[in-house]
Amino acid sequence: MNKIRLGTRGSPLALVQAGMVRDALVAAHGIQTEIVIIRTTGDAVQDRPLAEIGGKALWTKELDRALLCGDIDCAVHSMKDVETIRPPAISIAAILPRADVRDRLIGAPSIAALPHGATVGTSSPRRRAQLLRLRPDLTIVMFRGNVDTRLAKLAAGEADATLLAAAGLARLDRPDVGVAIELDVMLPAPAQGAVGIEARSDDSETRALLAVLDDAPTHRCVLAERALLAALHADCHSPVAALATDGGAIRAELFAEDGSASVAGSGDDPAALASDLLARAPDSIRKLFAA
Ligand SMILES: NCc1[nH]cc(CCC(=O)O)c1CC(=O)O
Repeated sequence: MNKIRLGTRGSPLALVQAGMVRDALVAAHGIQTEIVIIRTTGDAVQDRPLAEIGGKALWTKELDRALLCGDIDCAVHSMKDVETIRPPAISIAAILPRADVRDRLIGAPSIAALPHGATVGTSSPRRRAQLLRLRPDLTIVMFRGNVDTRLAKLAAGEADATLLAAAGLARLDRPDVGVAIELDVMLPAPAQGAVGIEARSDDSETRALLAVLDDAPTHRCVLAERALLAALHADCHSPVAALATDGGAIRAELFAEDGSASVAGSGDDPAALASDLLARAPDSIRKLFAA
């Protein structure tokens, strides 16, 4: 193989992440790379809640298709946007070292400091539920679009504050925007802060080239967090927060959609933790995770 084609979405963040993979491949192998931008349904529809436009696989479907039909050799993803259940013909070939996993609050010095009844822009069911759990007085307004779009909406006064992943802000050279929310206040989305590269399962040549980029501790943590999602029958639109550490411990919290209830726990085994959480969850939460 003399050139590797990297498929990516076209958002500024996706392009930076694809550039990170390209740079790592060039450094490791001196191999030629070509970045191929694939437009996804999620990119095309910016003005409606994700659940309304079919919900599932909005960011990955077109990349999967391009990968499976051989238009690209691998696909670069924010792992938190990758569907829980993947086609057997596609494998995670490598996960880059994880960045700061936390969310950042932009618009106020802390969640507690938001004025009574403040509006917070987010389209994430997890962030919405976590915010309402802490501050039932808040009004959550839909904020979609890429990081710059959301910051522009905030600047235009469409909300008093918003939450964004620290990892994305840092990759877009805005590491100091807002304040980090500590993990004991708000756990992140499963796989937040991790960039993964998928390849065709039967393409051993590409998989071997990519394996060199893999960060084993990050890979183990992301797989543990994804195993928890699988055991919960959950996906990236579910109100679930989870974080594994390299020691093997997973911390997780499930929320009712309106933040009226939550259940938290920790453990080493994703399936056992999922059962434990669901066993202790009220109906308002358990109904969201029905098989
Ligand atoms: N759903 C959008 C998305 N997917 C990944 C990131 C951030 C980068 C990462 O978590 O690796 C973001 C933006 C955000 O949540 O602020």
